[in-house]
Amino acid sequence: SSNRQQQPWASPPPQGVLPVGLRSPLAPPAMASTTASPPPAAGDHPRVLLRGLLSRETCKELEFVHRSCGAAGYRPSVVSTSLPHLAATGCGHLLLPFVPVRERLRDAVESFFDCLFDVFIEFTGLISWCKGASIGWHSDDNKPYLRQRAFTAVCYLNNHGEDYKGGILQFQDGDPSSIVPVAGDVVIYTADNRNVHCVTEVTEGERLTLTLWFTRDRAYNEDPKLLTFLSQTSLSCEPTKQKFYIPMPASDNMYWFSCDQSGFDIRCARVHVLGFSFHSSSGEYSTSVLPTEDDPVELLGKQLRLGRGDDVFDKIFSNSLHALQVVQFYYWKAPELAARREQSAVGSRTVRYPVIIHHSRGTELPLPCNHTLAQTIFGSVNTAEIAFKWNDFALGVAMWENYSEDLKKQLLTFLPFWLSNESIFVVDSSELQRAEPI
Ligand SMILES: O=C(O)CCC(=O)C(=O)O
Ligand SMILES: [Fe+2]
Repeated sequence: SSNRQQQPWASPPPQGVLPVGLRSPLAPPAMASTTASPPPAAGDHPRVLLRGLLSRETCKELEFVHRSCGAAGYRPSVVSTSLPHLAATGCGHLLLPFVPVRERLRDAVESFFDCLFDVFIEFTGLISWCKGASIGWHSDDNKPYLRQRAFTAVCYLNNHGEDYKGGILQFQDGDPSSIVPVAGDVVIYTADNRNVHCVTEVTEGERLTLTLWFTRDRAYNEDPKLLTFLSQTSLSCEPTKQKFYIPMPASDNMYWFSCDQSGFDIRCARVHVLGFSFHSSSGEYSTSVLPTEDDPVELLGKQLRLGRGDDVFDKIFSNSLHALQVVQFYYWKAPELAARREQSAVGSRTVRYPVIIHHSRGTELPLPCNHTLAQTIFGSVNTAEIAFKWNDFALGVAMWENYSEDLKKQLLTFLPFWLSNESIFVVDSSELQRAEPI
């Protein structure tokens, strides 16, 4: 077709050139539940849809990471969370949920494409395709600086129809020709022009994906770069120091989502669509006494509180990203929290968590956020609302602290193994025991 971008043919893998025995037989990992297409050698358009490769829980956890940490994307109407961004914003520990997923996807790629050579991960990122986002016909290696890309894996984290409209992946030739995203499904394909594809416009809601690109060129391996980042940002922290897992915002412009000559701060928008607002950390001062000479957006990097309706929660968060992460964690765990509440209510009737709520007005931070636009972009298509309870929220805060502390401890345990292997991988418990001093 006319708009297809002609690209030089990417050289096919050198079949049978490298000695086999060096690699494990590449047994497909956990692919029992998947429906594989015919073997790749059979097609001119090597690709496969693996159904249900990621569990619902993994999808939810990655969604939590993305909605808490995402920044403005590389294209309009896109929000993205790359691994270097996580490391740079004090969230290196949030790389952990990606580690087993990256391993499974690389195994799936190596096994499906019969790779007899090393395959490295070039890029791992969570991407939101918001209302208006789309991409025309292309192959994933179609720019001079993308030539190193050999394979693509796109994991769908939420559902077409339920969570958003539009956003169908279409291939120009071969089968499957179009993919309607279902949470947990993964499509893998060669990044060359045997798989020219496009994504139709998202017309409503937010389409969430985890996208990985693979390369045969060791120079583009993302692991050594991530490890340098992680050792700079995470090894310097004191595990004994309190709250060493608090996120640190990147520069404010990275959170600015612009759209139709308007826009909003992603952090404000995300809390707003869930019914929260940012309030000053000091209960006394009102909007009129907030420092006017400051750029109000700068307040997002300072201590603040969370409000909801007329209530202000009595906890001071270190910054807006900290508050946002707790809010997103609460929504991830809300069903579990509500179930716990009901169970404890049966047992002891009056279980109370220490929640103090100020009933004060006028302390909402004067932030530049187009709420109507934010609602259009990030508002949920799903109307099923969870009944909000401050007590659940307070328990959520404590659970978030435990969750973060656990991950941070794991990161500090794994990092020496990763650094000595120059690679990020699942460290199994036997390895950890072996390393323990006798
Ligand atoms: O999200 C998808 O389904 C495909 C994305 C894509 O084509 C790309 O990011 O290059
Ligand atoms: Fe693509």
